[in-house]
Amino acid sequence: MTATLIDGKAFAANLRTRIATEVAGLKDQGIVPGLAVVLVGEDPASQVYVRSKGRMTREVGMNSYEHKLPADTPQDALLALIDQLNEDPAVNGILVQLPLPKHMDEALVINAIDPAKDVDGFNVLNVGLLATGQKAMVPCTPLGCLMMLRDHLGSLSGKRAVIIGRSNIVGKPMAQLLLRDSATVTIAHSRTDNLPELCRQADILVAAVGHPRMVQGDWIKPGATVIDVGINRTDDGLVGDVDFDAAKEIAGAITPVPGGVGPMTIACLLANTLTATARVYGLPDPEGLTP
Ligand SMILES: Nc1nc(=O)c2c([nH]1)NC[C@@H]1CN(c3ccc(C(=O)N[C@@H](CCC(=O)O)C(=O)O)cc3)C=[N+]21
Repeated sequence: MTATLIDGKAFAANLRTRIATEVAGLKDQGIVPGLAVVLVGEDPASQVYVRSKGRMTREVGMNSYEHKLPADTPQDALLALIDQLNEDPAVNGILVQLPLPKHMDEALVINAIDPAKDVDGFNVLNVGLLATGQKAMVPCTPLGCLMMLRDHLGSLSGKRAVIIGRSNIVGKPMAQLLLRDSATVTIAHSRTDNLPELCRQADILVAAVGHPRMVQGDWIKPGATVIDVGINRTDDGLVGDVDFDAAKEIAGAITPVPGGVGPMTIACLLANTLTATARVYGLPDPEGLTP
């Protein structure tokens, strides 16, 4: 192995320690941040994530409110719950676990969340604020990726970044964040012509397509920094979108799966909840937790 391993698990643990210190400081002022997580349906993977989010929320000293609704919940009932959480001063962050059951309009539900409590950063207002370089709530996965990239590379200015994946959750906000750091950004996707050749030009390669081991070793520029956002459950366990064993011999640095982007996503959810709390009380943004 020649690449440096970017240890997201350790990075996230460190981030949570810093968050816990900030939370303790707020408690001295009588403020306890609260995160509400809403899960509709019984998807086993989603239940695992929600449980681990709840545990880590409590570990950093925040209040965790979990709302589990049956899969056949009418959309109006979910909207009524969101309204109630929007109005609840004990709730500073609201996360509605995606995907939602097919009978629901995901965009409508997400846009019903108070933008100030939208810790996923999926609400159109936050998307627009990020795109125009204003103070926003920033989606957790790209925020975690940005933190790891800055930590490993320092300045991203002038670097060529290729993002594979154009989702609203990862690809598009990742592009916005990298642009803000003056990287030269290309968003590629499953229909991109000559994808391997394009990837070979990338100093920073972010893989967020959802195809197990799609990115081959010879797609990677020697010395490049590779961020693997993929979480694919296969017969040989959890694997990323990058062929890790091949990539680690060529890349300069790479995130593993598991133990890379995933833990950072949850840590950034807590970071966003802390930021949202600070902002409602008119306090300055916590240091180092926002882009
Ligand atoms: N509104 C919303 N916001 C989300 O942020 C959101 C969501 N919906 N729906 C589902 C996805 C998925 N997601 C993950 C978070 C952490 C890990 C994670 O910590 N993974 C561990 C491994 C966990 C395992 O073993 O399964 C790791 O990569 O090391 C994975 C996936 C957040 N999501």
